[in-house]
Amino acid sequence: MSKKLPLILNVCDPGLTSNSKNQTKNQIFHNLSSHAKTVSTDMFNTQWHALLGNYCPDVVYFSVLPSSKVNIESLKEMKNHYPNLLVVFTFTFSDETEANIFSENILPYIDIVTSNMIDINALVGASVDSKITELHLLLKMKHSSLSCHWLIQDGDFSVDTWTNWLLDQDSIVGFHSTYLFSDQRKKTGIQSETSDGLYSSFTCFLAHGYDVLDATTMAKAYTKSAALVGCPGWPLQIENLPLITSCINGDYSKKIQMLDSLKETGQQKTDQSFAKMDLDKMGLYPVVDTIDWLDLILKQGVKIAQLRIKNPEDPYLENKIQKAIALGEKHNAQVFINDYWQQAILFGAYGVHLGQGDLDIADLSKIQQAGLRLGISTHGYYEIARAQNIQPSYIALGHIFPTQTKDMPSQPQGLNRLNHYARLLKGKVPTVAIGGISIERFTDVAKTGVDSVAVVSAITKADNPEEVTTLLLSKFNLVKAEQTKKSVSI
Ligand SMILES: Cc1ncc(COP(=O)(O)OP(=O)(O)O)c(N)n1
Ligand SMILES: Cc1nc(C(=O)O)sc1CCOP(=O)(O)O
Ligand SMILES: [Mg+2]
Repeated sequence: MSKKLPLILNVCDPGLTSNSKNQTKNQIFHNLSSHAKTVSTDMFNTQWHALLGNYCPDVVYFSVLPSSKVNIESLKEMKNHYPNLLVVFTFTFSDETEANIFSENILPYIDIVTSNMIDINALVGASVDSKITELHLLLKMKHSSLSCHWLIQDGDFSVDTWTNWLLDQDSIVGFHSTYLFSDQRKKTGIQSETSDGLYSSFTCFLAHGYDVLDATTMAKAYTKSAALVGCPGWPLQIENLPLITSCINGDYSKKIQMLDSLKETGQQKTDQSFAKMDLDKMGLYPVVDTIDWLDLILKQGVKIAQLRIKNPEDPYLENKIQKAIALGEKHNAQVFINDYWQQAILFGAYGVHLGQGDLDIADLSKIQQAGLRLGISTHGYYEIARAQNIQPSYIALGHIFPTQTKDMPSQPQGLNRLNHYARLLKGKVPTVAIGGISIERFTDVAKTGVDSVAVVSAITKADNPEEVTTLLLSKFNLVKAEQTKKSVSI
C-alpha cells in the first residue's frame, strides 16, 4: 500500500500563485515528497471551509505580501475548527500600522512565524545591530508574541554564514550554515531566494510530522545542498546539517556571550573528536543496571554493554562502576558507564554515555582529554546535528518503538526514520538504535544498517536471559554477514 503524501495548503497573494517564486516552491514540495494545493488569499478568505473540508492539509502556509488582506475572521474560524492544524505565516514588515494589525489580530492564530531579521527588528522597534538575546527580550515584552515559534532568517554575506534563529517563550536556538554563493548570485538578491527555499522546505518537513527543531535542522540541510548542488532530494549528507547553539527552556543569562557572538563570528565546529570505537565489537548492546547482569551478558560473548544505574544515591555506586570497568577489561569488551562521567574518568572506564541534557553540564573536554569514548543519545535530526558537532564515538538513535523501561517525552521514531538516520550517518559516526526493541523486532532494526542494537527489557525481562542473549548475538551476526555479502557482490 502506498503511503499518503503530506498535504500543504499554500496560500499566496493573487497574482503570485503562478509566478516563478511559486514554481520554485512547488519544485521544493515535489522534491520533498509533499503535495501542495496553491490558492490565492481571496480564495482562502471565501472558501477556506470547502478547501479544508475535502481533505484536511497537514500545514497551511501563508506566504503573502504586507499589503495582503488575509481575512482575520476566516483565520480565526479555521483555527477554532481545526485547533491541531499547523499554520505557518511569513511576516514581512511594511509599516507600523500593518505590524500592529499582524501582532494583535493575526498572530494569535499562527503556530510559526517565518521572517527575516530586518523585519522583526522593525516590528519590535529594535535597532538593526541588535543581538539575538535583546531581540528575544523585546519580542517577549511585545504582546503575547512569543506564544508561537519564530523562525528568523539572518545572514552575513561577508562571511557566507547563514543563520536562522528559532525562538519561543523560553528558548533561543541558533542554526548556522556556512557555504559560498557565487558573486553573481549574491548580486541578484539570493537572500530572499534562500529564505523562500528555507521556509518552503521547513513547511514540508513539518507536514511530514517533524517537530519545529527537526524541521528547521532539515530545512537548513536542504537549502545548503540546494545552494551547492542545485536541486536536491531528501537531505542525506551529514556535512549539510547546521551547527547548533542553543538555550532551551531555561535561563540563558550564562549563555548570552555564546548565543550573541555567533552572529558576528559564526560557530566553529569543535576540533576535538572523541576516541574511536572498535567497530568489530559493536553489535548487540545490552544496557543493564547491575553487576550481575553485566557479568551474565559478557559471559555470553557480548562485546559492547552499558552500566545504567539511575540512583545517584546508591551507596555502592563507585564500587559498582569499578567492577563494571574490571569486567569489561576481563572480557575484552567495550563497557560504557551511563551518566557518571567524573567517576568514569577517575576509574578509567572505556567510555561514557550521556543524554542531551547532560551535554550542557558535563565537562566534555575533560572526558575527551582523558581518552574515554563518548556515546550521545539523540531523538531526531536536531539532536543528531547537535551531537555530530561534538564528534562523539557513537550516536544513539532512540526511541525506535514505544518502551516501558523509561518515560520518554519524545515520540517513537519508527523504522522509516531510523533508516534515514542510519543512511545519513553511515561511515561518518557509529550508530546505536535503542528503545522498545524486542526479540521479534531485532532483525528489522539490525537491517537498517546501524552498528549496534541496544536492548534492556528484551534481555532483563526474558525467561531465559542467557539463551536470549546468544540468540540476539547470532541474529545480529546473520544480518551483518548478509550485508557484507551484498556489499562485496555490488
Ligand atoms: C545506548 C543508549 N542510548 C540511549 C540512552 C539514554 O541515555 P540518556 O538520554 O542519558 O537517558 P538515561 O539512560 O540516563 O535515562 C542510553 N542510556 N544508552
Ligand atoms: C534507556 C533508554 N534510552 C532510550 C532513548 O531513546 O534514549 S530508550 C531507553 C530504554 C530502552 O529500553 P527497552 O529496550 O526495554 O525498551
Ligand atoms: Mg543519562
